[in-house]
Amino acid sequence: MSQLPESGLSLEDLRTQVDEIDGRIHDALMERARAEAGIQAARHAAGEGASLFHPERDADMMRQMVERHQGDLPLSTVEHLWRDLICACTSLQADTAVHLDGSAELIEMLDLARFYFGFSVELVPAADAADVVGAVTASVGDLGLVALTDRAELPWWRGLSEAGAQVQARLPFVVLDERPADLPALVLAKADSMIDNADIAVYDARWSDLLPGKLMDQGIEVLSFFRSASGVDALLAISGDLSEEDVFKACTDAGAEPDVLRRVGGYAAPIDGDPEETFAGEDEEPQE
Ligand SMILES: O=C(O)C(=O)C[C@]1(C(=O)O)C=C[C@@H](O)C=C1
Repeated sequence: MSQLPESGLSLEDLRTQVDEIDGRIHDALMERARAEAGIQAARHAAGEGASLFHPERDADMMRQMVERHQGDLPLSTVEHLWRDLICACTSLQADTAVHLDGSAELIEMLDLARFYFGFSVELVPAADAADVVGAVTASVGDLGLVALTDRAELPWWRGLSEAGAQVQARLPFVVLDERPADLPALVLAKADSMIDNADIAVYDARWSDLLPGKLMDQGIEVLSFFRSASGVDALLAISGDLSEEDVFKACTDAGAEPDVLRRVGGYAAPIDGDPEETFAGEDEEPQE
């Protein structure tokens, strides 16, 4: 005989409960959309830029979500629902397209784009990362998704600039052991000025020789690099607290002065979404 659930409620009672919860969720979603319209109107009144993408605010919301989250529902499910909701709400204010790096595996790229930007945005295929940079730069408020590979086929980040496309987010933002849509990627977008208050700063660096061997020792992550007969180009990530001079010095201390060092964006530090591991017996009272 099947057992009654812990609550002791019948199937009918539980379905009534679920219907009631769904009603509250739906009411809350509609209320949120109304509040969001108010935010966009306030932004407009304050003369804020046309961009509908606010990665720092997104990051704050996701951090709160990770802290709040409990129970068996996968965190990635909640993350996706929120991403879809945010993008659907902003799409009510303006049409935004997302340009996709065609050099990545198509299914992985589509999964990533739909996971983060939902079904309200138009997805536009681009040949490669350089084309994504060009399309975002030429647009008013479009976004770009570029797959992150250790070794790049072209130094596509040379096309990033203060007035054009910049790196504004790194995906996945919530790092989980097992998660859907886990293609490592960067989100490109335009901003009113260079993003200079992000947790992590991103630089375009070039050396006429080899990549200095001790970048990691200086706290510098090489996101991607491109080697050619004339040297090496690298896309670097380093703490956003450092000045450009500090970063130049860190590169020099790592082995060689870069010939070019340019800030090309920044992003919120990814958060660990896996609950803290507890070991068997850890929570038990010590036995006398
Ligand atoms: O808070 C804002 O400034 C908004 O524009 C609202 C909102 C949201 O839906 O919550 C919209 C898009 C952003 O990426 C982040 C936040």
